[in-house]
Amino acid sequence: MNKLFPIFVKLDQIETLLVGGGKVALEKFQALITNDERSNLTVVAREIVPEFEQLLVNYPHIRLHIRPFETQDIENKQLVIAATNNVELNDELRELTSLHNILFNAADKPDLCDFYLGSIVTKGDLKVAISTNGKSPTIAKRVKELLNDLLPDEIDETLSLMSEYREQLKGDFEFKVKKLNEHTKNILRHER
Ligand SMILES: C[C@@]1(CC(=O)O)c2cc3[nH]c(cc4nc(cc5[nH]c(cc(n2)[C@H]1CCC(=O)O)[C@@](C)(CC(=O)O)[C@@H]5CCC(=O)O)C(CC(=O)O)=C4CCC(=O)O)c(CCC(=O)O)c3CC(=O)O
Ligand SMILES: NC(=O)C1=CN([C@@H]2O[C@H](COP(=O)(O)OP(=O)(O)OC[C@H]3O[C@@H](n4cnc5c(N)ncnc54)[C@H](O)[C@@H]3O)[C@@H](O)[C@H]2O)C=CC1
Repeated sequence: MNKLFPIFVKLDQIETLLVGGGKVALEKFQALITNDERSNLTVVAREIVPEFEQLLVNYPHIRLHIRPFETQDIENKQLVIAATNNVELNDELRELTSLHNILFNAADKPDLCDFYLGSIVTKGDLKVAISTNGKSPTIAKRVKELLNDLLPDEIDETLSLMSEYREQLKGDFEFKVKKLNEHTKNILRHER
């Protein structure tokens, strides 16, 4: 059974550190920035692949340090993602982040992770996150593609309309819940 608890994090309100500058670090960067282009992010890498460095030019607010990781890099960070293939560094980061109560992800070491990244389907304000409990990221990617095709693009309009309706509804909490449930009973069926 998958016991992971999914949460949706506001990346513009916390500080994230990404360690590594290879292909996998670039993928993790894209995952972060696609969700929020205003993510507060620092990248530290001994070396960086040219396409990653090039991409970073578009995000001047993101701090890039091309040098080996230093202990003080974790200062004031709430989230650390390592994508380095460096076993000792992973262990060092695991220890440091535990000591400072920082959530940690190591792309190549599920056992060291406090959390995993998921495969993400986005239709405007609707977001679905998929996890396979680390068993098969490739299947997560395939489920994402499936849901992406299945969910109508208009669902975002529906969300906006529902948001307005929700604002307008008068009455106590129970009454509102009843109304909203009645109103949405067949909504996805209508859209398909
Ligand atoms: C545990 C986890 C930790 C974490 O990184 O957070 C993890 C771990 C590992 N991934 C590996 C490999 C691959 N990862 C991908 C892709 C993605 N990986 C992502 C998440 C996760 N990967 C977390 C679990 C998520 C879950 O529960 O399902 C996604 C969903 C999200 C994201 O990264 O943004 C993103 C899909 C993005 C999308 O939707 O498109 C592909 C496919 C591809 O790129 O096409 C491959 C190659 C094929 C294969 O191996 O399956 C390896 C082996 C490395 C090696 O052998 O060298 C490990 C290490 C290990 O398992 O030991
Ligand atoms: N979770 C996932 O989605 C996936 C994970 N992986 C794993 O991710 C790892 C990284 O893969 P690649 O990006 O291809 O490797 P890579 O070798 O291209 O990049 C490693 C990066 O780490 C940096 N680095 C190494 N030591 C450092 C230090 N002390 N301080 C700062 N930076 C340092 C290097 O400069 C380089 O930029 C591999 O172990 C791979 O098995 C691979 C595929 C997918």
